[in-house]
Amino acid sequence: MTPAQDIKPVAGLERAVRNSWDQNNLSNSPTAFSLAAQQQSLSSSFGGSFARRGSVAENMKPLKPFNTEDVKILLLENVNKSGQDILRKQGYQVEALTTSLPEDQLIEKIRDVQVIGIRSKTKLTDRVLAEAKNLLVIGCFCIGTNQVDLEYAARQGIAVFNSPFANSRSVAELVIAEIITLARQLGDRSNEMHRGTWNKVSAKCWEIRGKTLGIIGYGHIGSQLSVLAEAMGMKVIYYDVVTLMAMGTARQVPTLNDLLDEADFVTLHVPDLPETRNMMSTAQFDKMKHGAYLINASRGSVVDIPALIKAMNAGKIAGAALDVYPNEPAANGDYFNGSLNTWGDDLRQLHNIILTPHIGGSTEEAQRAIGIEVVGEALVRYINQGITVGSVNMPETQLRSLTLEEENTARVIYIHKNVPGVLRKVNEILGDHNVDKQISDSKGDVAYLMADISNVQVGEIKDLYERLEALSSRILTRVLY
Ligand SMILES: NC(=O)C1=CN([C@@H]2O[C@H](COP(=O)(O)OP(=O)(O)OC[C@H]3O[C@@H](n4cnc5c(N)ncnc54)[C@H](O)[C@@H]3O)[C@@H](O)[C@H]2O)C=CC1
Ligand SMILES: O=C(O)CCC(=O)C(=O)O
Repeated sequence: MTPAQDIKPVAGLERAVRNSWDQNNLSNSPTAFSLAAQQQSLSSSFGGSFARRGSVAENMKPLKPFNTEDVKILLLENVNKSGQDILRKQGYQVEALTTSLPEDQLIEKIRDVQVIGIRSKTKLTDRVLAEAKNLLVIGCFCIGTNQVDLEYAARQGIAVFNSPFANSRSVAELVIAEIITLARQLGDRSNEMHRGTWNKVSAKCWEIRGKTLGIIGYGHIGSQLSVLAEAMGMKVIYYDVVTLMAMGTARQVPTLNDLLDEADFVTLHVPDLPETRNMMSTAQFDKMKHGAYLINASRGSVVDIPALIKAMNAGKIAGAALDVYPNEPAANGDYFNGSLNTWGDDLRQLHNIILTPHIGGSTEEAQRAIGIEVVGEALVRYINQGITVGSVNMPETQLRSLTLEEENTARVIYIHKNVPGVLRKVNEILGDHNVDKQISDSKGDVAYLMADISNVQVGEIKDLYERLEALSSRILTRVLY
């Protein structure tokens, strides 16, 4: 398709289709084929999970919605270079910062970008997202998405993607290390040696063989941990709100109390939900075995930390490992003190407690895999093709890729309110062309429609776009070609 030189971008449409019909047709761009090439290389180096999200047609026509150099991407919290490299190869403008940002600075920056990449610290609240007028998509370079107001984002037409399991193994390995470290009081012994004290003791130091590990939340991380723990001779029980297949000889128990009654080590692997807030508090610590241990590498909201401090001071809990906290600093530095969390100083005084700065998923392997997965499988495909498979807040939709032969075919993406009568009106507009294929799905208040329409001349795209935008149901319109 040769773009009409006379059609100019319409002011204020940046978030939707800016440059869809602009003069630099991206099919002619030097990076035009890089997506296909990138995806092919990803599918061989990262085969399993890429295949899960769809395969790449060899003859795929690159659909690029913008002049690539106009796409602005802000990456916060030290997103791995693997992801940054893919984005830069696409030709996008990428600004990568190592830290999160305070809300006022975040608002300033987010106004300008089409894509933002974050990890667990950046809070994308409704207040922040209301200012994100150009934003199309959010990439969470982690598992948890509780830091984003997912429903608000969807109602603004902003898709959110994460990496559902690329760091699970790293978390599971950390927990294994912590179980032995707690059982042998290694943190205390090491601290003493650093202070010059030789303290050779065996009292209340244990092997982990034959002990019972209680896993709360038997999802990706919990089940991976189950396998590792059994391999080291532990008995594994787990509690989950869903009935799940046991790995090895692990056993699901019907209630949380059943787990607390039996487990020598209790470890939490649940998401941050209203039901999981403070799910370990005074009553639960009372229920645990005397001298049991607690590990939390899920979210800081899940454990009532003042109650834990009391239980440890009373000798009920013999040790704990915490990787996550209700308040976590936005950057590295001397911030973990009483002014960040009121109980911070009391926590640091305890014996046999391992405190780590939210590093469960912080390994080279995990961060590299997350970078590739979120960028290659989610962000680039969403920006360039509108595919929502893997999105955590939009209905998951996919159309097979257009081929190079389908020259005058455009892909229309229409994100709209999920109300009656929309499809009829949209199809009246699309019906002036040949609708080759179409898919529509909804999630809550928001619906997502994708249609490939053929025999479209570039001069017609603007009209098509404006008619879709004029519908009262419209949240966001994009036309890719
Ligand atoms: N410390 C770190 O660096 C990391 C922390 N995480 C945290 O770990 C959490 C778990 O991760 P995954 O295993 O990948 O999640 P997942 O979604 O695979 O598994 C979570 C499990 O918890 C269960 N669950 C939900 N509510 C529950 C409740 N009230 N009681 C019992 N079980 C409940 C679910 O049914 C599910 O089986 C994430 O949501 C994230 O917050 C994840 C990665 C790294
Ligand atoms: O590595 C991070 O920044 C966050 C890890 C995490 O908590 C997650 O993946 O949910």
